[in-house]
Amino acid sequence: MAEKLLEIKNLKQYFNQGKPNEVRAVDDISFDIYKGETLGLVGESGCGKSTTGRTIIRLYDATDGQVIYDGINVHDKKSKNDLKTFNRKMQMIFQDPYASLNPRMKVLDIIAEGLDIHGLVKNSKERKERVVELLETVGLNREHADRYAHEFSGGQRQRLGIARALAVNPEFIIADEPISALDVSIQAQVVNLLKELQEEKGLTYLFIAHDLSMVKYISDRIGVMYFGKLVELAPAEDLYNNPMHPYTQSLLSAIPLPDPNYERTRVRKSYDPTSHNYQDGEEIAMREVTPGHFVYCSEKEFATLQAISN
Ligand SMILES: Nc1ncnc2c1ncn2[C@@H]1O[C@H](COP(=O)(O)OP(=O)(O)OP(=O)(O)O)[C@@H](O)[C@H]1O
Repeated sequence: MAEKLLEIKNLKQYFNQGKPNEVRAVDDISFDIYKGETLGLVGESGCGKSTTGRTIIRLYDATDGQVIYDGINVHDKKSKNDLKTFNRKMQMIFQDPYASLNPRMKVLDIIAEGLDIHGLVKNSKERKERVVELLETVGLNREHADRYAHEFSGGQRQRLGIARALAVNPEFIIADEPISALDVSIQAQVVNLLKELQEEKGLTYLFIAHDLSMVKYISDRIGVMYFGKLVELAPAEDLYNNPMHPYTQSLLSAIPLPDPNYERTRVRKSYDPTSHNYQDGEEIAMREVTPGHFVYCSEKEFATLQAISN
């Protein structure tokens, strides 16, 4: 079994906590990511995917819970001395490559920023050569170093975003909807580039997206989020062939979710998806129904799902 690289334990991210406009963007989720794998995270707009990624990488302080990366408890003040390492090892690629690239800086300086921050180059010659190497890695070239981000197409900008992330030799990349803003043909190029880089450099990815087919293509395992909860987590093929949570089923069949009280499946008569509560008050949690296939369900449903699956 591959080594566990990232552990998310009971992570919560509430905005405006305790106020009438409180949003439980991430509501007590737990999962692990293993070295070298790609975990896809899907779910409809507003379900908490980006907030999960942003909290993992410490753009937000966690409301509660733990993010443990390679032994570093990243939201714990006691880990202060290890955060520089964490900040280098974990990088993020954003949905809108243009908004995330400073329009006033040349590509050379955008990509070299991380090299400078982490003291990874000795002089300007080495700095330029490293940037050129990175540009070539993502399918661009030396001439591009002296241009500005607005001079590039959407796909090229995303390549710049990837080059910037790679500059500091990361181990783990959170790709937050990296292809959503791109044309379909360009989406495939960027996904293939990410796959190649993973093989070459042994990277680990958290790949956040709406598009299920692309997520299936790139991911080893897929997690499904719904109203801030992780409702299902399974190997990609297994999730597609045997979705067990009604929300995953509705996503895969492209059928809109029915009224919360609708009896969607035999095993979920009492589930209220808007409150994440069972009307009969049963405790619900992520339970492993078949090896590696986790479903957010009650004890009673768990038994039924297991019986159906065997
Ligand atoms: N800074 C913030 N302050 C208050 N609420 C926020 C903030 N950021 C996100 N939210 C809310 O948290 C919830 C989750 O948002 P998030 O962006 O994580 O969802 P998402 O699944 O990534 O959506 P999308 O696919 O549209 O990017 C939403 O209800 C959103 O409005």
